[in-house]
Amino acid sequence: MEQKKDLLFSTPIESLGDWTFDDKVAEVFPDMIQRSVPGYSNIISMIGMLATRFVTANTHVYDLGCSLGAATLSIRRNIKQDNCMIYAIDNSTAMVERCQKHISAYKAATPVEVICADINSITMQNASMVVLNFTLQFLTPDARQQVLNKIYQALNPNGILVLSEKFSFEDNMVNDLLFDMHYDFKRANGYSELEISQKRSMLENVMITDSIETHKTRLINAGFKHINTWFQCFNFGSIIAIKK
Ligand SMILES: C[S@@+](CC[C@H](N)C(=O)[O-])C[C@H]1O[C@@H](n2cnc3c(N)ncnc32)[C@H](O)[C@@H]1O
Ligand SMILES: O=C(O)C(=O)C[C@]1(C(=O)O)C=C[C@@H](O)C=C1
Repeated sequence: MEQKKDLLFSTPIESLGDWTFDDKVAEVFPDMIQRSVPGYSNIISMIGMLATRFVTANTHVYDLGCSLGAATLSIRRNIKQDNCMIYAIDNSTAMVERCQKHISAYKAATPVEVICADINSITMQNASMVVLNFTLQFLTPDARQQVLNKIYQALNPNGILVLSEKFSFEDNMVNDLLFDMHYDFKRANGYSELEISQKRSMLENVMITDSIETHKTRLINAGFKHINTWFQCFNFGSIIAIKK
């Protein structure tokens, strides 16, 4: 994947609007997400390992909010079963266009359909694996339960949902510490105070974080009974939910 450096917020921006996944963001996204999300590349590799274990023959995989297709590519490399289909879905045209190029650049047995759509209005079925890798946090809080309900209904028995998110924490001291550690992580990756604060204010109204407890409650409400956090680094992490 291309690795153009993220310098989008390195100079003062006069009027900071709300965050969008536009062309400028899509262009630098691999560098941005790598330098912004602790554990991102581990999560991507391990989604591939989960695909080996959970994706069964003749089923569908859904990568919801696929951006440039990093999780899709990892899954596709690791599927060992025949006649599977991966649907990579995102509502940003800038992301989807680039994603299609990345997917087409490599040959593999499992086909991928890249779709530009809002995950609130898609239909899914016959799924052995669904991935929400840092996507649910961009849906309105009301829409989150609906999407999780739909995923549970679409999953076959023994199917898995991987839900990665930026978390908030109910204990204020822990919350402040883990958010500060994340800012230290960004500084260590070369982001300046200006870059950190401009991006933070753009994300403020758009990316609303939930606690792990809130995520678990929603997953239980959707029908899942087997739920656990499998990865966490500071205030970022990933939960698995398995349908039995
Ligand atoms: C942080 S990125 C996801 C990163 C990606 N999953 C990965 O592993 O590299 C969030 C993505 O969700 C997409 N997104 C946000 N809301 C969406 C929605 N309602 N429907 C579809 N995609 C959405 C954004 O366009 C963006 O590409
Ligand atoms: O919280 C932050 O500072 C982030 O940069 C997080 C985050 C995310 O979790 O999606 C936000 C936007 C970009 O997509 C990359 C990372």
